[in-house]
Amino acid sequence: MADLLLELEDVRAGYGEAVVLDGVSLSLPANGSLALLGRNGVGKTTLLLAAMGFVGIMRGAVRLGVRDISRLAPHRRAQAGLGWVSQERDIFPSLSVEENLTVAARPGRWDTSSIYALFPRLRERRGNMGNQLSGGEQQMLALARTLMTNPSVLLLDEPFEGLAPIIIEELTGAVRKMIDDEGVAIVLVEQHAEVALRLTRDAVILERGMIAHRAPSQELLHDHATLERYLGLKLG
Ligand SMILES: Nc1ncnc2c1ncn2[C@@H]1O[C@H](COP(=O)(O)OP(=O)(O)OP(=O)(O)O)[C@@H](O)[C@H]1O
Repeated sequence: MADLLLELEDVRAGYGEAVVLDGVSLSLPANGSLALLGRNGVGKTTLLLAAMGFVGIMRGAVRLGVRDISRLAPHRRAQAGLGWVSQERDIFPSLSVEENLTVAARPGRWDTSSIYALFPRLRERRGNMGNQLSGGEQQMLALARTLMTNPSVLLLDEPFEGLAPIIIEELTGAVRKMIDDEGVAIVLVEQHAEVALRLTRDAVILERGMIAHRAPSQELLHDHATLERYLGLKLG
């Protein structure tokens, strides 16, 4: 069990009385990358929210390394090393790109120069205000801001949602470098299953709040029957 970074064990979580996730266990090793797939409403975002502490768990445990973080508030989990990129593109609209980055900074491998090397477009835009950026640039900045906190694990919730194909290509290029060259550990929730599977090493498919399938991403990419069964994808 060496080097397990993030672990969810037998997690039950939901909203009020409603149970959305039940008996979910998964783990992410150091340098791991996990695609979290499933149809709309199966609980993917809820799983990330439960890991981050925005949704409380009714049963089970969330661990970061050897530390049980199940009872920690979200900001404490962030301090402990969980990085969260929500669907909301969390940036400060009236701060410049550079200010957005520097206010998030915590010591570590990621600083403005390594971020600008990963996202040359943000370097070009460093003096622009957050609200002057396109949707794709805002998404890059939201991701870059979280990297600036130097997290040990990055949780990404549908980062490519609603973006033009050309921007998706640019962003996936950066995420690929992050994973392959920099060894950033990530959990990636994504509707674009093919994109997610090409980026990650491992994948799980959620169905009705439970894990229905686990496989290496490359294997799942070619398992058309499973992709069609759980995701309704017709490939090949
Ligand atoms: N704040 C909330 N209060 C009550 N129920 C919620 C809340 N947020 C989500 N749900 C419900 O929880 C279930 C799982 O939602 P969740 O957003 O986790 O799914 P998802 O797999 O991420 O779907 P999508 O791809 O549509 O984002 C859904 O039935 C949804 O209606």
